[in-house]
Amino acid sequence: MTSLSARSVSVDRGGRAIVKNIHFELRAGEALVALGRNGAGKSTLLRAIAGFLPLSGGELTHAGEASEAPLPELCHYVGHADGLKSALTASENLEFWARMLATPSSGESLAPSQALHRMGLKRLADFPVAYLSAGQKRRVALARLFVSPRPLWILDEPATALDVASQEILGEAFARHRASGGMIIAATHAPLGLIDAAVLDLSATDAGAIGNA
Ligand SMILES: Nc1ncnc2c1ncn2[C@@H]1O[C@H](COP(=O)(O)OP(=O)(O)OP(=O)(O)O)[C@@H](O)[C@H]1O
Repeated sequence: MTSLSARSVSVDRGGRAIVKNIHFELRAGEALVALGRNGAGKSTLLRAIAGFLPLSGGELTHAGEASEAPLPELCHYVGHADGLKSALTASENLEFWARMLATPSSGESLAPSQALHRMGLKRLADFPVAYLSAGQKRRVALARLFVSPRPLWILDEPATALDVASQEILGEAFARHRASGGMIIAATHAPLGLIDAAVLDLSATDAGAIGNA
């Protein structure tokens, strides 16, 4: 995928218009950061792009490699919930995600053990997830980004509970993904190190205002 365009995108929840008339254009290697107060609609927009919520208006279009594939198949989505099975080990969770997220997209793909190693979790690979701390669980959840190459990473508050070292690992992963032509859309209240990202501020207006970070 080499580009993603949002044109007049709107999303309703519970009968209310939450996201209204959003426009953005994202090209290979670029990042977009969604900002805004609690309840502004950041998670709603991200979930709609990932295919978990329908659009009530507008359209999302993508072009480039695998453009015939539906957008959700080209995305990694890591939301507020870690999406882990607590009775399974970190390794077993990653093996599940590697099978679940298998994709025809080209790009780097790590074995589950390598993905855990990259997130500094090698020592904990055989621990049941239930025994891990909040930050360690978050690192397992993020390790799924590496087990299957997907061009668009959609990340809702990805740095929540991460210590400084893990935030640095995440920053390196962002840089590597973008250098290989990947795209990132992230919602955050704290800096993510995506300093050259475009910013979509969902707080202020009905129409998402796009500018530079
Ligand atoms: N399942 C739902 N049904 C109805 N309304 C919902 C639902 N989920 C969220 N909302 C409403 O949508 C609005 C936007 O919520 P959303 O989670 O997208 O905000 P956010 O910008 O991500 O907030 P935060 O910074 O707190 O994570 C809120 O007013 C919320 O009450």
